[in-house]
Amino acid sequence: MTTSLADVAASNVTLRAFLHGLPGVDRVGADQRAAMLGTRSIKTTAKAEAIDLAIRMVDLTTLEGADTPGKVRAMCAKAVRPDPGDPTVPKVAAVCVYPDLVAQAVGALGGSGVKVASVATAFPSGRSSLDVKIADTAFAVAAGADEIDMVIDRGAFLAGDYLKVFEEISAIKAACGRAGDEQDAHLKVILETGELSTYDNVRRASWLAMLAGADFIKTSTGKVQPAATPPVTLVMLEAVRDFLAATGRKVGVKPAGGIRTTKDAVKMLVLVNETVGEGWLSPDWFRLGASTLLNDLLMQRQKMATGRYAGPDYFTLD
Ligand SMILES: O=C[C@H](O)COP(=O)(O)O
Repeated sequence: MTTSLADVAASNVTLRAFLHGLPGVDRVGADQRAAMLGTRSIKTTAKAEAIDLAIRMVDLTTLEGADTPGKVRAMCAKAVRPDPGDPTVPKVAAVCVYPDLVAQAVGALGGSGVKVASVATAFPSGRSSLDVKIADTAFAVAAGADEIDMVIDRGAFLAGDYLKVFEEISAIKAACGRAGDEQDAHLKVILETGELSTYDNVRRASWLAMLAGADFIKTSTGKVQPAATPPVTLVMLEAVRDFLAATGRKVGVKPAGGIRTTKDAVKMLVLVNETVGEGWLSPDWFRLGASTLLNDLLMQRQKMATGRYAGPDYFTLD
């Protein structure tokens, strides 16, 4: 890396030189390492702790055109008290909704400590003008969103217009700001890795997002396959580890899309532990974006406590 980080975004030429100067990802090696870590078994006590940690890391998500205020209120109740019959079950980290439902979520969660995340920037395609994306973000922030999950312009990225992507992320980061002492909304940048074709591109997009100010990098919208695969998550974890070493700034990671089972979630936690270490094993630095994972975590938790499954009907629908 010959370009100083401060000068990287001076032009598309410097940005391109920097991103293409990053070490290439060994695809076979990344696939094998993720597969190998996925076979690790963990002790029963560690598994019980892992389930509770995974619950605390969930961004409980509904992102459907048919979402209603009632559905969001029910999801918020579940976020705060995932199992009404067991007060020892921890709260999830956040709920994730479309911008027009942020106010409903804020009202339903008030004071619970569960954050409200909202997708913005013409989610999921990201195809609109920058003005519209800024307005979309500002609307969600004004409604009380604690976190904004933006999508990058994959068209610009794949066309090699990295500066456009950088400037857009920087502009959305600015739109996450709040006046006075109020805390700014945290920015999660969705790479939509299923559309980026190569692990090299995933590494480049991760660095691009972090250089532009991302607080978190997120794999996917949940609308494109493949979504949060273990090797893609591994590549992104390596990127945040290397970014911290190069800049001193720590960035979080959120795999999202297709994480449905406790086994999937535990595999992710093993990846985190083995790649970036315990410092990321907290909801402040690692989230699991998922619409249907929570019920499986609750079922496995109950199975570990009582020795039997309660059955899917026992828990409210995700
Ligand atoms: O951000 C989270 C994703 O939209 C959830 O995807 P999922 O429905 O596959 O869990």
